[in-house]
Amino acid sequence: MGEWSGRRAGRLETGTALVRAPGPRLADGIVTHVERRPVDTGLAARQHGAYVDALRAAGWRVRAVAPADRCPDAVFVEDALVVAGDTAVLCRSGALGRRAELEGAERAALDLGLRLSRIKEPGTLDGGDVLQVGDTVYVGRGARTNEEGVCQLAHLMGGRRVVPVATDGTLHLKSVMAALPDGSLIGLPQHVDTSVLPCLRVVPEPSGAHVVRLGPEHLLMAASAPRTAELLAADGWRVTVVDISEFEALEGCVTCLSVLVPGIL
Ligand SMILES: CN(C)C(=N)NCCC[C@H](N)C(=O)O
Repeated sequence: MGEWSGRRAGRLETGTALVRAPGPRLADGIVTHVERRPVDTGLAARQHGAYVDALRAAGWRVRAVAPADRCPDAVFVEDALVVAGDTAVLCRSGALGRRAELEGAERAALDLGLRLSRIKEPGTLDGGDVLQVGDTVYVGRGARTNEEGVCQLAHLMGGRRVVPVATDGTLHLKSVMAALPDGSLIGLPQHVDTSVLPCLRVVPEPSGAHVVRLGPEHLLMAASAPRTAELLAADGWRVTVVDISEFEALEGCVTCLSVLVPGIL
């Protein structure tokens, strides 16, 4: 784990982070936009441990979602569950092979006392397509999330502004776009319909578009985005960096590995 220091001092924010440890079939995870390469599962387990340590060090209570060992991509727990306020929405992936991941996620949401809703057929929605920024929820419409899924989510978001964003050539909206804690957007404009967005600051490398908001001034980013980390640190953000190369080999990123439930319960 590394640090880039900007001028802002980080404050601890408490909340719960749901994570799911990588399973034995991780190396068989789906790849769509990258060429398959071997995944070192031992290294992946260590990288996941360091990711969890970074969440804890930033003040998050970490809870493990029950394993789904038959599902290679279950470690990307963000795709199974969207949490907004006191509601958890169980997703329905556009990838058939990922639909069996929901059981543990449902249990974890109930254990946190969240109200449970679910996306129903014919809707499809992956959590990786849902980017919440204050009162606005941007939802990527593309390979994994369809129009019906966006509409069902909008209905469950209780009055928040839901903005569908057409995506192209990317797995998820959050593969190419992130929000900083001040609400500003960063990312790769060539993959999203920017006409529905406020300005989108272009990042210099693909994984620079992946940011977890650890705290009001604190970001978690991947080691594969050093130029973006440097830029953001120069802007005053505190940036913690983790190496997640084995998850990136499967088109994962820092956001996919957790669901953050802010301390509102
Ligand atoms: C924001 N991103 C990228 C995610 N939330 N999920 C990544 C899932 C990767 C997995 N191999 C798959 O293809 O489903």
